[in-house]
Amino acid sequence: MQNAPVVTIDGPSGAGKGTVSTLLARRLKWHFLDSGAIYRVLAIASLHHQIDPADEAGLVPLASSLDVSFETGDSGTRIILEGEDVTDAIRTEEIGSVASQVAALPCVREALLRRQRAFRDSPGLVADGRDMGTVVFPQAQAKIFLTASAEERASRRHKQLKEKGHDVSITRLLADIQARDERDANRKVAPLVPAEDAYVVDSTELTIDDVVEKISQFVALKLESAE
Ligand SMILES: Nc1ncnc2c1ncn2[C@@H]1O[C@H](COP(=O)(O)OP(=O)(O)O)[C@@H](O)[C@H]1O
Ligand SMILES: Nc1ccn([C@@H]2O[C@H](COP(=O)(O)OP(=O)(O)O)[C@@H](O)[C@H]2O)c(=O)n1
Repeated sequence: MQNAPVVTIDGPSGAGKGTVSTLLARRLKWHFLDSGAIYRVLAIASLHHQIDPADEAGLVPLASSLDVSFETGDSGTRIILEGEDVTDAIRTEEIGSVASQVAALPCVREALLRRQRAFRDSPGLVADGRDMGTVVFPQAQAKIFLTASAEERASRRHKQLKEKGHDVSITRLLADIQARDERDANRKVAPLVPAEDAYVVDSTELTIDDVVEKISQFVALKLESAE
């Protein structure tokens, strides 16, 4: 349903968007869009098809016809690309970096717009990304910009990767995060900036529960006033 309510959560890598959006969507019993996963899937598809991440003309047809599905079951959402389960493979820092390169190309972003907007359905959608409130869903009922210091985000990513058995150096992670922040914030199209009407939440000193609580209260107020 194209007029279903939308809550957008944008911000830099490691701010907690994915965690908080998932919890909020579960609380509201709404749909969830992980737009970063779409850019990550495109990144892995470009590697499979040997298309250079800077080759805009080569990437647009791939983005337009991307054969990807999100299959939600009891154990979470599995992401299937061209018949292959890429749920875990898209989560590496290397794929995150290629994703931010393909995401800087204007025609690639344009080619993925319709696919992202199709996630809007009743009873509502929680959308997680960089430009959800500024470009993809500018009419969203509630917009949040979730951030944290680069050091805290690198430390969270380090812990998360360690739990998955990858021991990456924290110095390297911080450098990767800063490079990605720089590319995301300075690109010409849909740069990472808070929407004018976004509620900015700095999660550096907050627990996940604190953040979910803060955002839930803001969303409830916004949804009430939109009624
Ligand atoms: N407020 C918080 N305090 C501590 N750790 C957090 C907080 N928010 C998220 N995390 C952890 O940080 C890591 C990155 O969170 P994630 O939701 O993937 O961020 P993003 O989607 O913004 O990149 C996860 O391991 C998550 O559990
Ligand atoms: N709406 C979005 C979502 C992601 N992206 C790009 O895709 C990359 C990967 O997104 P992600 O949300 O999975 O990244 P993390 O925040 O989880 O590290 C980001 O670095 C952005 O460059 C984007 O440009 N626009």
